[in-house]
This record gives sequence, C-alpha cells and structure tokens, in this order.
Amino acid sequence: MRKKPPEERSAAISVVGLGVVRGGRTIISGLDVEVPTGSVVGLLGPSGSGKTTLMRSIVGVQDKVSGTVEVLGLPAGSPALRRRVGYVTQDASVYGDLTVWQNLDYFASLAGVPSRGRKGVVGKAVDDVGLGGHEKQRVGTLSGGEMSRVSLAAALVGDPELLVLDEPTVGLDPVLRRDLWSTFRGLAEGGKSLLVSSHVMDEAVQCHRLLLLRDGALVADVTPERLLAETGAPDAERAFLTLIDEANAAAEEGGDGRTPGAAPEPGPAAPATTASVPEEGTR
Ligand SMILES: Nc1ncnc2c1ncn2[C@@H]1O[C@H](COP(=O)(O)OP(=O)(O)OP(=O)(O)O)[C@@H](O)[C@H]1O
Repeated sequence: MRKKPPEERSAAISVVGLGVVRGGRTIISGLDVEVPTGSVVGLLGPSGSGKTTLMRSIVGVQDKVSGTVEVLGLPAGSPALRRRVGYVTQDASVYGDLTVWQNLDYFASLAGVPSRGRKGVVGKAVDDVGLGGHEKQRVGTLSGGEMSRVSLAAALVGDPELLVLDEPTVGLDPVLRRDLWSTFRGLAEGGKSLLVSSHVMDEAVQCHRLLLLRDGALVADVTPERLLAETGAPDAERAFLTLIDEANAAAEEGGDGRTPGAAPEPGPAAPATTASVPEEGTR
C-alpha cells in the first residue's frame, strides 16, 4: 500500500488552546501545537519554559489543564491510549534491583508482548539503546546515562505508536546520541510519531520539525532548515538564541513574544478536537 505523505496523515498529537496552572501559577496559556504522524518533532525552550508540563498534558498526567489535547485521535489520558503511548520522563523509571533484561522482560509482559516473542523484542530494544553487554547487570549499578537508556528501552518494548521523550539523550556521549537519533528517525520512517525535548541544538536539527517554547507560549513551529534560513544564524544553537532574544525583546515591548520570521509554517489542517483533558491521568 502507498505510504501517505505527511500532509495526508492525521496528527498524532493535536493541542488546542492549552492552559496549565501549576502551584497557583499559569505555566502554559493558549498553546496550540500539532505533531504530525510519522515524524520526529523536537520540543525546545529555555529551562522552565514548560516543555515537561506540555508533555505531561499530552500523556494525560497533568492536573489543572484547560483546552483540548487529542492524542492518536483520543482525549489525552484515555485508558485506550495506555499501550499506544510511551512516555519516558527525565528520571529513570525502572527497577534498580532487577537486571536490565529482567526489567525489559517485565515491561514487555506488561505491554502484552507474548512470552514466546519476548526474547527477540527485548534483545532488539537492548540493541536500539546501545546496552548490549549489560543485559545481566543490575540496573541499580548502571551509570546515569545507562539507566536512562533502560527507561527508554522499557518504552520501546511496547512498540508504542507515539513516543513522548523528555530529554532522552542527557548525559550520553556523542556516539550514543547520534545512534539514538538514528533510532528515532528510523521509528518515524516506520510510521511512529515522536515528541522529543532537548537542550542540545545540534541534535535537534535532526527533527522533522521544531517547536520552540518560551514562558509556556509557542515562539516558533518550524523546520530546522527554515530555522537557519529565517534567522541567518550559522548554526542551530545560535538560531535558537536569536529567536529567544527576539522573543524576549518582543515581550518587553508588550508583544506576545512570538518571532514574526519564525511563525508556524502552513501545515496539514488540525483535526477537530472536541475532547477535554482529564484533570489527572493514571499513567
Ligand atoms: N509542581 C509544580 N508546582 C509549581 N510550579 C511548578 C511545578 N512543576 C513545575 N513548575 C514550574 O513550571 C514551569 C515549567 O516547568 P517545566 O518542568 O515544564 O519546564 P521545562 O521547560 O521542562 O524545564 P527544564 O528544561 O528545566 O526541564 C517552571 O517555572 C517550574 O518551576
């Protein structure tokens, strides 16, 4: 069957008019975001700009949320999404007293992988995150970067349609980062959708699109190529700084902080979003 080009596919994530209050403070306000199916979308922004809060809203675990968030065509946090969405937080969420293999075998069983196919699934996930040779090591004895890769592998074994990854490459060396990004792009080529937050600009340019947040608002929704062309910056890091500086200046002048040159590009029409976000999810 012919693979549909991105503009013909429905959005994996559609966020319309999102507002989030945390600790009595508005963290996100009036945010519209779309992640096309089969793409890797990078979520960038200064520390505290709301990246994790947006991800939490998308996977349905964020409290005090308004607006609509639709994930794979369902309201965020719907029980039916549990096996279809993989969420990897910044903190490793695996069992320190089990080995790498035991952890992944366990998460694969939770994800419904039948026992006869589990060895292959777990082995592939171990390879995908570059943990070959550590299978029998207790997770509690791994380095921080290794431990976070076990968390990522635990999400991969379930073969989710959407992966939401909060800074998955923190603490990894350049070779591992390159290999992981190649894995992410391979997953997208296979039809998966990925939303990946990062502070590392040289890796962010490997995304199909970039979303740049500042103070809980979207400053840019742009391809890496257009980001460089619009800002005239020599590299992605300086392009990012240019946009943030421009947005800060616009905010000081009383604007909304959105950089005119990097306004969202025309893309596929957002699907109707009628579902409301639950107050608190269970994932
Ligand atoms: N439980 C909470 N109560 C009050 N404020 C919170 C809470 N959690 C987060 N915040 C605030 O919300 C804002 C956005 O936080 P968030 O973690 O989403 O940012 P981020 O862009 O992911 O940051 P980083 O890049 O540092 O991980 C920050 O100002 C943070 O202090």
